[in-house]
Amino acid sequence: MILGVIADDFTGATDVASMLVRAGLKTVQVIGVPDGPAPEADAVVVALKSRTNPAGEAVRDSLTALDWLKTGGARQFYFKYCSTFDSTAEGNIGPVTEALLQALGSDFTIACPAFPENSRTVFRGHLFVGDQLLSDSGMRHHPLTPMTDANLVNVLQSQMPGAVGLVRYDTVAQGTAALQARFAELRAEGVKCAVVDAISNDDLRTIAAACVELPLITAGSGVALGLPEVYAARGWVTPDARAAELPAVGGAAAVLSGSCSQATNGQVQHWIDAGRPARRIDPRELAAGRPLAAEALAWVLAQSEPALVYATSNPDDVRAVQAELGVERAGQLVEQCLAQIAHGLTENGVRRLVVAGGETSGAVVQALGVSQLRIGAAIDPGVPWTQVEGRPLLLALKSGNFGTVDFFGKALQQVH
Ligand SMILES: Nc1ncnc2c1ncn2[C@@H]1O[C@H](COP(=O)(O)OP(=O)(O)OP(=O)(O)O)[C@@H](O)[C@H]1O
Ligand SMILES: O=C(O)[C@@H](O)C(=O)CO
Repeated sequence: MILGVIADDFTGATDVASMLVRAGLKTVQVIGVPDGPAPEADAVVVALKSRTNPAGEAVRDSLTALDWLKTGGARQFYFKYCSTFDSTAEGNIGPVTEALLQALGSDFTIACPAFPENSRTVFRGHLFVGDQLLSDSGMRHHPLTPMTDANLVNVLQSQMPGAVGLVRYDTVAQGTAALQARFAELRAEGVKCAVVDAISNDDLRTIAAACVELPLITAGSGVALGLPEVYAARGWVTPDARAAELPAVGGAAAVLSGSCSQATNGQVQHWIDAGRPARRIDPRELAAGRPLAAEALAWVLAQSEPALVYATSNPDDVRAVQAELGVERAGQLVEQCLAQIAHGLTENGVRRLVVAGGETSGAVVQALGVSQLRIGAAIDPGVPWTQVEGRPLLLALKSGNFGTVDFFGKALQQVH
């Protein structure tokens, strides 16, 4: 293994794995830290569910993943977080970065959530989602990690005691050598983590090349797109053009959505507007004890075509539900319900399942007892089909904000 990746959520893990696979790196994704040894691959991605945990737990889980990846022989490590830098007030990006640096005996890394293909760019340390600052985007309403400051230097500095610096676009544009020289300067000044500007895939490639000697990279999935080329140039890997092939599995298909992002709201509406079968889960009814999972499962199985079950709702409704039930309880009720439905569906012949939302995907994957995923071709940037290792079951785990408006239908058309 060359690269060991620690991802803070499940969809984020498939996102970064997809980046590596598309450039021909043999990549395996594991769910949580396995008991056994690391699988044979160029890159192994450990999918954690640590984004919204208390910081201490996130640190502990990340260090356990690091130890396991170290034992597997990884030369470089990558902490993958969200391209919208999703964090709670306590972290977890800062505390996990500090802990990983310390465990690796290193004193410097970068932070770069940029993912230009999905319109996430970083300029002068500020994160943009499309034409809006992060803090003006739909992320300000996120149910678990509302992002209200677009200045990543500030956000990260508030999460870690070590100094946070900035590498401006002007330096990135000058290329790898200039970037490395700037890293050396910042390091000499005692900066532990430098936020790096990036607005294009070329910038991400420059950054990947400049980071090749760093023990740890922290980033969204974007920087990973440049790593296979850098590793191949050093003779560490031989890219494989067939790295993304998956088998056909047959069987029925369904869609489950627990994401409340703007993109997912659009995708759910598009599915409904197309007259396709859809059924809503109301968290208040779940809290009142109504057996919605069993009802929805029976309803999906009775449909003659793929159906959608969704808890997806608009920001006002989500806020109202959270005020009534509490943020955590509302989230858990929905996650458990969708996970239960997923389990019932796969027990009843569903073999292609699209799941929207990172936390939701985490709950579903856990309920299905999935331990390892093979990564297939991307449906949209950052969202590949995956196959549950050793089982005729394909999963598309969609990050909340990703995918075109017709994503659900498009995904189902792509695999058979
Ligand atoms: N109607 C609702 N009211 C309140 N909470 C909801 C509702 N629907 C879903 N949720 C919860 O909101 C959270 C959504 O998080 P999730 O990570 O699944 O989606 P996302 O944040 O859009 O995706 P990603 O993490 O990939 O960006 C989950 O905990 C889910 O259970
Ligand atoms: O980076 C992203 O935006 C996604 O992979 C993700 O982490 C969403 O949960």
